[in-house]
Amino acid sequence: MSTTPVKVAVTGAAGQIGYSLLFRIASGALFGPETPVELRLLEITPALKALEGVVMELDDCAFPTLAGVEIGDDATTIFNGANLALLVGARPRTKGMERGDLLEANGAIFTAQGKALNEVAADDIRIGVTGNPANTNALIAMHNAPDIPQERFSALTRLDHNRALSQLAAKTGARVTDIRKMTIWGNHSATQYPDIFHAEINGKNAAEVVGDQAWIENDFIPTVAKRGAAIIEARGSSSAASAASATIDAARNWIQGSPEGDWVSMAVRSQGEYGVPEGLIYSYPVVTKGGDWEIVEGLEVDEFSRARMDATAAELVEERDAVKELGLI
Ligand SMILES: NC(=O)C1=CN([C@@H]2O[C@H](COP(=O)(O)OP(=O)(O)OC[C@H]3O[C@@H](n4cnc5c(N)ncnc54)[C@H](O)[C@@H]3O)[C@@H](O)[C@H]2O)C=CC1
Ligand SMILES: O=C([O-])CC(=O)C(=O)O
Repeated sequence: MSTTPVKVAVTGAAGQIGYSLLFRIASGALFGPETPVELRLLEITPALKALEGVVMELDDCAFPTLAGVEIGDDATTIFNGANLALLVGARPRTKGMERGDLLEANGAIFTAQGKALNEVAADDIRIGVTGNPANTNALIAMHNAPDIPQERFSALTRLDHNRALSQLAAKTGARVTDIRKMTIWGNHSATQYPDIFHAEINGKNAAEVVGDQAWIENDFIPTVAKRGAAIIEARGSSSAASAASATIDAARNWIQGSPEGDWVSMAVRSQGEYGVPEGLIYSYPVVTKGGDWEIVEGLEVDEFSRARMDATAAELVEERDAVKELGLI
Protein backbone atom coordinates (compact mmCIF):
# COMPACT_ATOMS: atom_id res chain seq x y z
CA MET A 1 0.00 0.00 0.00
CA SER A 2 1.28 3.49 -0.82
CA THR A 3 1.93 5.65 2.21
CA THR A 4 0.58 9.07 1.30
CA PRO A 5 -3.17 9.13 1.75
CA VAL A 6 -5.40 10.79 -0.82
CA LYS A 7 -7.33 13.57 0.87
CA VAL A 8 -11.01 13.43 -0.01
CA ALA A 9 -13.23 16.24 1.23
CA VAL A 10 -16.96 15.59 1.41
CA THR A 11 -19.52 18.26 2.26
CA GLY A 12 -22.94 17.50 3.69
CA ALA A 13 -21.27 14.48 5.23
CA ALA A 14 -23.96 13.90 7.87
CA GLY A 15 -26.72 13.81 5.25
CA GLN A 16 -28.42 10.90 3.49
CA ILE A 17 -25.99 10.64 0.58
CA GLY A 18 -23.06 11.05 2.96
CA TYR A 19 -24.20 8.04 4.91
CA SER A 20 -23.77 5.82 1.84
CA LEU A 21 -20.87 7.64 0.26
CA LEU A 22 -18.38 7.79 3.14
CA PHE A 23 -18.35 4.07 3.82
CA ARG A 24 -17.74 3.25 0.18
CA ILE A 25 -14.90 5.74 -0.17
CA ALA A 26 -13.38 4.51 3.11
CA SER A 27 -13.59 0.89 1.96
CA GLY A 28 -11.57 1.58 -1.18
CA ALA A 29 -14.38 1.77 -3.78
CA LEU A 30 -12.92 4.94 -5.24
CA PHE A 31 -9.15 4.53 -5.17
CA GLY A 32 -8.81 0.76 -4.77
CA PRO A 33 -7.39 -1.43 -2.00
CA GLU A 34 -3.81 -0.13 -2.30
CA THR A 35 -4.48 3.57 -1.69
CA PRO A 36 -5.09 4.94 1.79
CA VAL A 37 -7.70 7.66 2.02
CA GLU A 38 -8.07 10.49 4.49
CA LEU A 39 -11.63 11.78 4.80
CA ARG A 40 -12.17 15.45 5.52
CA LEU A 41 -15.81 16.04 6.31
CA LEU A 42 -17.57 19.39 6.26
CA GLU A 43 -20.94 20.04 7.88
CA ILE A 44 -22.88 22.93 9.29
CA THR A 45 -22.41 23.38 13.03
CA PRO A 46 -25.76 21.85 14.16
CA ALA A 47 -25.01 18.65 12.22
CA LEU A 48 -21.56 18.06 13.72
CA LYS A 49 -22.87 15.88 16.54
CA ALA A 50 -24.61 13.56 14.10
CA LEU A 51 -21.42 13.54 12.05
CA GLU A 52 -19.47 12.43 15.12
CA GLY A 53 -21.77 9.41 15.23
CA VAL A 54 -21.02 8.63 11.60
CA VAL A 55 -17.30 8.84 12.35
CA MET A 56 -17.77 6.39 15.24
CA GLU A 57 -19.31 3.97 12.73
CA LEU A 58 -16.48 4.55 10.26
CA ASP A 59 -14.04 3.69 13.05
CA ASP A 60 -16.04 0.57 13.86
CA CYS A 61 -15.64 -0.71 10.29
CA ALA A 62 -11.85 -0.87 10.76
CA PHE A 63 -11.35 -0.24 7.04
CA PRO A 64 -7.74 -1.02 6.08
CA THR A 65 -7.75 1.86 3.55
CA LEU A 66 -9.04 4.54 5.93
CA ALA A 67 -6.02 6.53 7.08
CA GLY A 68 -7.83 9.23 9.05
CA VAL A 69 -10.93 11.36 9.40
CA GLU A 70 -11.18 15.05 10.15
CA ILE A 71 -14.52 16.80 10.67
CA GLY A 72 -15.48 20.42 11.05
CA ASP A 73 -17.65 23.36 10.06
CA ASP A 74 -14.93 25.54 8.58
CA ALA A 75 -14.37 25.03 4.85
CA THR A 76 -10.86 26.49 4.88
CA THR A 77 -9.72 23.99 7.50
CA ILE A 78 -11.48 20.99 5.98
CA PHE A 79 -10.46 21.64 2.35
CA ASN A 80 -6.82 22.19 3.30
CA GLY A 81 -4.69 20.02 1.02
CA ALA A 82 -7.71 18.21 -0.48
CA ASN A 83 -7.03 16.29 -3.69
CA LEU A 84 -10.69 15.59 -4.39
CA ALA A 85 -13.71 17.52 -3.13
CA LEU A 86 -17.18 16.04 -3.40
CA LEU A 87 -19.63 18.86 -2.77
CA VAL A 88 -22.78 17.06 -1.70
CA GLY A 89 -24.20 19.38 0.97
CA ALA A 90 -26.70 21.89 -0.30
CA ARG A 91 -29.75 23.70 0.89
CA PRO A 92 -32.87 21.77 -0.13
CA ARG A 93 -35.94 23.60 -1.33
CA THR A 94 -38.42 23.95 1.51
CA LYS A 95 -42.07 24.90 1.54
CA GLY A 96 -42.77 28.39 0.29
CA MET A 97 -39.25 28.84 -1.05
CA GLU A 98 -39.09 30.43 -4.48
CA ARG A 99 -36.55 29.34 -7.07
CA GLY A 100 -34.65 32.59 -6.56
CA ASP A 101 -34.46 31.94 -2.80
CA LEU A 102 -33.05 28.48 -3.46
CA LEU A 103 -30.41 29.81 -5.83
CA GLU A 104 -29.49 32.51 -3.33
CA ALA A 105 -29.20 30.10 -0.37
CA ASN A 106 -27.06 27.70 -2.39
CA GLY A 107 -25.18 30.59 -3.90
CA ALA A 108 -23.93 31.56 -0.47
CA ILE A 109 -22.74 27.99 0.21
CA PHE A 110 -20.99 27.47 -3.12
CA THR A 111 -19.45 30.94 -3.17
CA ALA A 112 -17.83 30.32 0.21
CA GLN A 113 -16.74 26.80 -0.69
CA GLY A 114 -15.32 27.90 -4.06
CA LYS A 115 -13.27 30.58 -2.31
CA ALA A 116 -12.01 28.15 0.33
CA LEU A 117 -11.00 25.58 -2.29
CA ASN A 118 -9.21 28.30 -4.22
CA GLU A 119 -7.25 29.18 -1.13
CA VAL A 120 -6.28 25.84 0.38
CA ALA A 121 -6.92 22.84 -1.88
CA ALA A 122 -4.01 20.82 -3.29
CA ASP A 123 -2.71 21.73 -6.75
CA ASP A 124 -4.22 18.58 -8.26
CA ILE A 125 -7.72 19.21 -6.82
CA ARG A 126 -10.75 17.83 -8.71
CA ILE A 127 -14.20 19.04 -7.64
CA GLY A 128 -17.42 17.10 -8.21
CA VAL A 129 -20.71 18.76 -7.32
CA THR A 130 -23.66 16.56 -6.38
CA GLY A 131 -25.73 19.06 -4.35
CA ASN A 132 -28.61 20.56 -6.31
CA PRO A 133 -29.01 22.57 -8.46
CA ALA A 134 -25.77 20.76 -9.29
CA ASN A 135 -24.83 22.40 -12.61
CA THR A 136 -25.36 25.93 -11.36
CA ASN A 137 -23.78 25.24 -7.97
CA ALA A 138 -20.69 24.03 -9.85
CA LEU A 139 -20.78 27.18 -11.96
CA ILE A 140 -20.86 29.35 -8.82
CA ALA A 141 -18.01 27.45 -7.15
CA MET A 142 -15.95 27.62 -10.37
CA HIS A 143 -16.39 31.39 -10.66
CA ASN A 144 -15.31 31.84 -7.06
CA ALA A 145 -12.12 29.84 -7.51
CA PRO A 146 -10.26 31.78 -10.19
CA ASP A 147 -6.91 30.05 -9.55
CA ILE A 148 -8.27 26.55 -10.07
CA PRO A 149 -8.44 25.54 -13.75
CA GLN A 150 -12.09 25.53 -14.85
CA GLU A 151 -11.87 21.97 -16.16
CA ARG A 152 -11.39 20.75 -12.58
CA PHE A 153 -15.09 21.39 -11.84
CA SER A 154 -17.89 19.07 -12.80
CA ALA A 155 -21.49 18.44 -11.77
CA LEU A 156 -23.06 15.04 -11.39
CA THR A 157 -25.17 13.65 -14.23
CA ARG A 158 -23.78 10.15 -13.79
CA LEU A 159 -26.87 9.12 -11.83
CA ASP A 160 -28.99 10.05 -14.85
CA HIS A 161 -26.54 8.15 -17.07
CA ASN A 162 -26.82 5.06 -14.87
CA ARG A 163 -30.61 5.36 -14.76
CA ALA A 164 -30.66 5.51 -18.56
CA LEU A 165 -28.47 2.38 -18.81
CA SER A 166 -30.78 0.52 -16.48
CA GLN A 167 -33.97 1.53 -18.33
CA LEU A 168 -32.51 0.60 -21.71
CA ALA A 169 -31.26 -2.74 -20.38
CA ALA A 170 -34.70 -3.53 -18.97
CA LYS A 171 -36.40 -2.64 -22.27
CA THR A 172 -34.10 -4.70 -24.48
CA GLY A 173 -33.18 -7.59 -22.19
CA ALA A 174 -29.51 -6.63 -22.49
CA ARG A 175 -27.18 -6.40 -19.52
CA VAL A 176 -25.98 -2.96 -18.54
CA THR A 177 -22.47 -4.12 -19.43
CA ASP A 178 -23.65 -4.78 -23.03
CA ILE A 179 -24.47 -1.07 -23.44
CA ARG A 180 -21.97 1.58 -24.41
CA LYS A 181 -21.98 5.23 -25.37
CA MET A 182 -25.00 6.41 -23.41
CA THR A 183 -25.27 10.18 -23.24
CA ILE A 184 -26.98 12.64 -20.93
CA TRP A 185 -27.02 16.16 -22.34
CA GLY A 186 -27.53 19.32 -20.31
CA ASN A 187 -28.88 19.99 -16.86
CA HIS A 188 -29.38 17.56 -13.97
CA SER A 189 -33.08 18.41 -13.97
CA ALA A 190 -36.25 17.36 -15.73
CA THR A 191 -35.06 19.15 -18.91
CA GLN A 192 -32.05 16.84 -19.32
CA TYR A 193 -31.88 14.86 -22.55
CA PRO A 194 -30.98 11.18 -22.22
CA ASP A 195 -29.87 10.22 -25.74
CA ILE A 196 -29.69 6.65 -27.02
CA PHE A 197 -29.17 7.52 -30.69
CA HIS A 198 -25.40 7.10 -30.35
CA ALA A 199 -25.59 4.30 -27.79
CA GLU A 200 -24.74 0.75 -28.73
CA ILE A 201 -25.99 -2.58 -27.46
CA ASN A 202 -23.43 -5.28 -28.19
CA GLY A 203 -22.12 -3.04 -30.97
CA LYS A 204 -25.52 -2.38 -32.61
CA ASN A 205 -27.16 1.03 -32.59
CA ALA A 206 -29.41 1.12 -29.50
CA ALA A 207 -32.21 3.18 -31.07
CA GLU A 208 -32.39 0.67 -33.93
CA VAL A 209 -32.40 -2.28 -31.53
CA VAL A 210 -35.28 -0.64 -29.62
CA GLY A 211 -37.04 0.25 -32.91
CA ASP A 212 -39.76 2.15 -31.09
CA GLN A 213 -39.59 5.94 -31.34
CA ALA A 214 -42.76 6.30 -29.23
CA TRP A 215 -41.08 4.43 -26.36
CA ILE A 216 -38.00 6.63 -26.59
CA GLU A 217 -40.08 9.80 -26.61
CA ASN A 218 -42.94 8.99 -24.25
CA ASP A 219 -41.41 6.46 -21.92
CA PHE A 220 -37.61 6.34 -21.81
CA ILE A 221 -36.81 10.06 -21.81
CA PRO A 222 -39.44 11.12 -19.22
CA THR A 223 -38.75 8.10 -17.01
CA VAL A 224 -35.04 8.92 -16.79
CA ALA A 225 -35.56 12.68 -16.53
CA LYS A 226 -38.19 12.41 -13.78
CA ARG A 227 -36.70 9.48 -11.91
CA GLY A 228 -35.59 11.68 -9.01
CA ALA A 229 -39.18 12.81 -8.42
CA ALA A 230 -40.46 9.20 -8.71
CA ILE A 231 -38.01 8.09 -6.02
CA ILE A 232 -39.09 10.93 -3.72
CA GLU A 233 -42.73 9.97 -4.30
CA ALA A 234 -42.08 6.30 -3.50
CA ARG A 235 -39.49 6.58 -0.74
CA GLY A 236 -40.55 9.80 0.90
CA SER A 237 -37.02 11.15 0.49
CA SER A 238 -34.68 11.66 -2.41
CA SER A 239 -32.31 9.13 -3.95
CA ALA A 240 -29.37 8.61 -1.64
CA ALA A 241 -27.63 5.25 -2.15
CA SER A 242 -27.89 5.52 -5.94
CA ALA A 243 -26.70 9.14 -5.82
CA ALA A 244 -23.73 8.10 -3.67
CA SER A 245 -22.95 5.24 -6.04
CA ALA A 246 -23.05 7.57 -9.04
CA THR A 247 -20.85 10.10 -7.22
CA ILE A 248 -18.27 7.32 -6.77
CA ASP A 249 -18.60 6.11 -10.38
CA ALA A 250 -18.09 9.65 -11.69
CA ALA A 251 -15.06 10.40 -9.51
CA ARG A 252 -13.48 6.99 -10.17
CA ASN A 253 -13.78 7.32 -13.93
CA TRP A 254 -12.57 10.92 -13.85
CA ILE A 255 -9.42 9.93 -12.00
CA GLN A 256 -8.82 6.45 -13.39
CA GLY A 257 -10.30 6.85 -16.87
CA SER A 258 -13.45 5.83 -18.71
CA PRO A 259 -13.65 2.27 -20.04
CA GLU A 260 -11.96 1.55 -23.37
CA GLY A 261 -14.38 2.05 -26.27
CA ASP A 262 -16.96 3.75 -24.12
CA TRP A 263 -17.71 7.18 -22.71
CA VAL A 264 -19.43 8.62 -19.64
CA SER A 265 -21.65 11.65 -19.01
CA MET A 266 -20.28 14.55 -17.00
CA ALA A 267 -21.49 18.12 -16.67
CA VAL A 268 -18.47 20.25 -17.49
CA ARG A 269 -17.70 23.76 -18.66
CA SER A 270 -18.83 24.31 -22.22
CA GLN A 271 -16.58 26.02 -24.70
CA GLY A 272 -19.39 26.12 -27.22
CA GLU A 273 -19.27 22.42 -28.18
CA TYR A 274 -22.47 21.29 -29.92
CA GLY A 275 -23.71 24.88 -30.06
CA VAL A 276 -24.12 25.12 -26.28
CA PRO A 277 -23.52 28.65 -24.94
CA GLU A 278 -19.95 29.01 -23.73
CA GLY A 279 -19.32 28.92 -20.00
CA LEU A 280 -22.33 26.83 -18.95
CA ILE A 281 -21.78 23.67 -16.92
CA TYR A 282 -23.51 21.32 -19.36
CA SER A 283 -23.56 17.53 -19.41
CA TYR A 284 -21.74 16.02 -22.36
CA PRO A 285 -20.43 12.64 -23.42
CA VAL A 286 -16.80 12.66 -22.27
CA VAL A 287 -13.79 10.39 -22.41
CA THR A 288 -11.65 10.62 -19.30
CA LYS A 289 -8.05 9.76 -18.59
CA GLY A 290 -5.73 10.51 -15.68
CA GLY A 291 -7.96 13.17 -14.15
CA ASP A 292 -8.71 14.95 -17.43
CA TRP A 293 -11.80 14.81 -19.59
CA GLU A 294 -12.40 15.46 -23.23
CA ILE A 295 -15.79 16.04 -24.82
CA VAL A 296 -16.63 13.50 -27.53
CA GLU A 297 -16.99 15.66 -30.61
CA GLY A 298 -18.44 15.14 -34.05
CA LEU A 299 -21.58 13.21 -33.11
CA GLU A 300 -24.43 13.75 -35.51
CA VAL A 301 -27.33 15.65 -34.01
CA ASP A 302 -30.72 15.41 -35.71
CA GLU A 303 -33.67 17.77 -35.24
CA PHE A 304 -35.21 15.69 -32.48
CA SER A 305 -32.04 15.76 -30.42
CA ARG A 306 -31.24 19.39 -31.26
CA ALA A 307 -34.53 20.64 -29.82
CA ARG A 308 -33.96 18.79 -26.56
CA MET A 309 -30.30 19.80 -26.26
CA ASP A 310 -31.33 23.43 -26.80
CA ALA A 311 -34.18 23.29 -24.27
CA THR A 312 -31.94 22.06 -21.46
CA ALA A 313 -29.27 24.64 -22.42
CA ALA A 314 -31.94 27.37 -22.26
CA GLU A 315 -32.79 26.34 -18.70
CA LEU A 316 -29.12 26.54 -17.73
CA VAL A 317 -28.86 29.99 -19.31
CA GLU A 318 -31.81 31.09 -17.16
CA GLU A 319 -30.14 29.72 -14.02
CA ARG A 320 -26.86 31.37 -14.95
CA ASP A 321 -28.57 34.72 -15.57
CA ALA A 322 -30.37 34.46 -12.22
CA VAL A 323 -27.16 33.88 -10.27
CA LYS A 324 -25.44 36.60 -12.26
CA GLU A 325 -28.19 38.99 -11.25
CA LEU A 326 -27.65 37.97 -7.63
CA GLY A 327 -23.96 38.87 -8.04
CA LEU A 328 -22.83 35.30 -7.34
CA ILE A 329 -20.78 34.93 -10.51
N1 LIG B 1 -26.84 15.33 -8.79
C1 LIG B 1 -27.56 14.28 -8.43
O1 LIG B 1 -27.67 13.30 -9.19
C2 LIG B 1 -28.29 14.23 -7.12
C3 LIG B 1 -28.23 15.28 -6.26
N2 LIG B 1 -28.87 15.23 -5.05
C4 LIG B 1 -28.70 16.40 -4.18
O2 LIG B 1 -27.66 16.13 -3.24
C5 LIG B 1 -27.84 16.96 -2.11
C6 LIG B 1 -27.68 16.16 -0.84
O3 LIG B 1 -28.70 15.21 -0.73
P1 LIG B 1 -28.99 14.44 0.64
O4 LIG B 1 -27.72 13.90 1.20
O5 LIG B 1 -30.10 13.53 0.39
O6 LIG B 1 -29.50 15.65 1.54
P2 LIG B 1 -29.53 15.77 3.11
O7 LIG B 1 -30.41 16.93 3.40
O8 LIG B 1 -29.80 14.46 3.75
O9 LIG B 1 -28.03 16.16 3.47
C7 LIG B 1 -27.46 17.36 3.10
C8 LIG B 1 -26.47 17.73 4.18
O10 LIG B 1 -25.78 18.89 3.76
C9 LIG B 1 -25.50 19.65 4.91
N3 LIG B 1 -25.18 21.01 4.56
C10 LIG B 1 -26.01 22.05 4.28
N4 LIG B 1 -25.32 23.16 4.08
C11 LIG B 1 -24.02 22.84 4.19
C12 LIG B 1 -22.83 23.59 4.10
N5 LIG B 1 -22.84 24.90 3.86
N6 LIG B 1 -21.66 22.94 4.28
C13 LIG B 1 -21.63 21.63 4.55
N7 LIG B 1 -22.74 20.88 4.68
C14 LIG B 1 -23.92 21.48 4.49
C15 LIG B 1 -26.76 19.49 5.75
O11 LIG B 1 -26.51 19.79 7.11
C16 LIG B 1 -27.11 18.03 5.53
O12 LIG B 1 -26.54 17.19 6.53
C17 LIG B 1 -29.20 17.62 -2.28
O13 LIG B 1 -29.00 18.91 -2.82
C18 LIG B 1 -29.88 16.74 -3.31
O14 LIG B 1 -30.89 17.44 -4.01
C19 LIG B 1 -29.56 14.14 -4.65
C20 LIG B 1 -29.65 13.04 -5.48
C21 LIG B 1 -29.06 13.03 -6.79
O1 LIG C 1 -34.32 16.11 -6.65
C1 LIG C 1 -33.50 15.60 -5.85
O2 LIG C 1 -33.13 16.13 -4.80
C2 LIG C 1 -32.94 14.26 -6.17
C3 LIG C 1 -32.21 14.21 -7.45
O3 LIG C 1 -31.57 15.13 -7.90
C4 LIG C 1 -32.25 12.95 -8.18
O4 LIG C 1 -32.67 11.93 -7.62
O5 LIG C 1 -31.88 12.96 -9.36
